Amino acid sequence: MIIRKKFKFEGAHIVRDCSSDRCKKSLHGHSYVVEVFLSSNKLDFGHMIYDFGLTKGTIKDIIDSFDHAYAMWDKESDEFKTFIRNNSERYIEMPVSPSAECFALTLLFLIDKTLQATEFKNGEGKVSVSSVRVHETDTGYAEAFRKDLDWFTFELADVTFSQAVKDEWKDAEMYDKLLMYHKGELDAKPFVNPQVERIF
Ligand SMILES: Nc1nc2c(c(=O)[nH]1)N=C([C@H](O)[C@H](O)COP(=O)(O)OP(=O)(O)OP(=O)(O)O)CN2
Repeated sequence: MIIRKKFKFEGAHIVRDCSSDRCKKSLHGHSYVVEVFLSSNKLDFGHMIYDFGLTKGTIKDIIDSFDHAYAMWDKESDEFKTFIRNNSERYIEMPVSPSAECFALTLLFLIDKTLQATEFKNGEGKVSVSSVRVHETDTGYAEAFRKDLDWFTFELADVTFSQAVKDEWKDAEMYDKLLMYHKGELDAKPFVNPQVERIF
């Protein structure tokens, strides 16, 4: 069984080296719609795959990082990167070009790492992200599936968020904790879902 939760962000980018002139030569933005599809092998105590409300914590903060932010490929020139860093508070530096495809892959990768670092508290099964669909416009979207991570070789440390982005997270240390957990430097999972008082 699969559930789907929708998120939105307003983001800016340039997609270098693509065929569309407007897209590769000019900074522009989109109202992105992100659909996150989660699956599991069983229902939790509330008879859900994963409570939609729980996606509004770390997962939402990861996606919302891209809101009113410039998504920048780290291959950009030093001059361009310095300009963005000095003139725009909210930006993310990524090891891939910010196409719809790479947004979908990056978000799938980050949400997967986040779920692995989350302690579930309501009898959930093996909850995992099965795909992420990123709508760049009304007419075009890209969807990344878990198997696509095979040709996606970057590490968590390769994605960096500006301080202004981090400052708006519920926990400004969230990404550091994620990095530490996946490096084996934390004994316990850093993200703990709320305890649920059950009637049945
Ligand atoms: N496979 C992809 N193709 C394109 C991407 C992409 O991420 N993946 N991105 C772009 C541009 O960012 C562009 O802004 C969107 O292109 P397009 O769909 O052509 O936008 P339009 O609004 O012009 O499309 P309509 O057909 O008018 O809806 C380009 N390609």
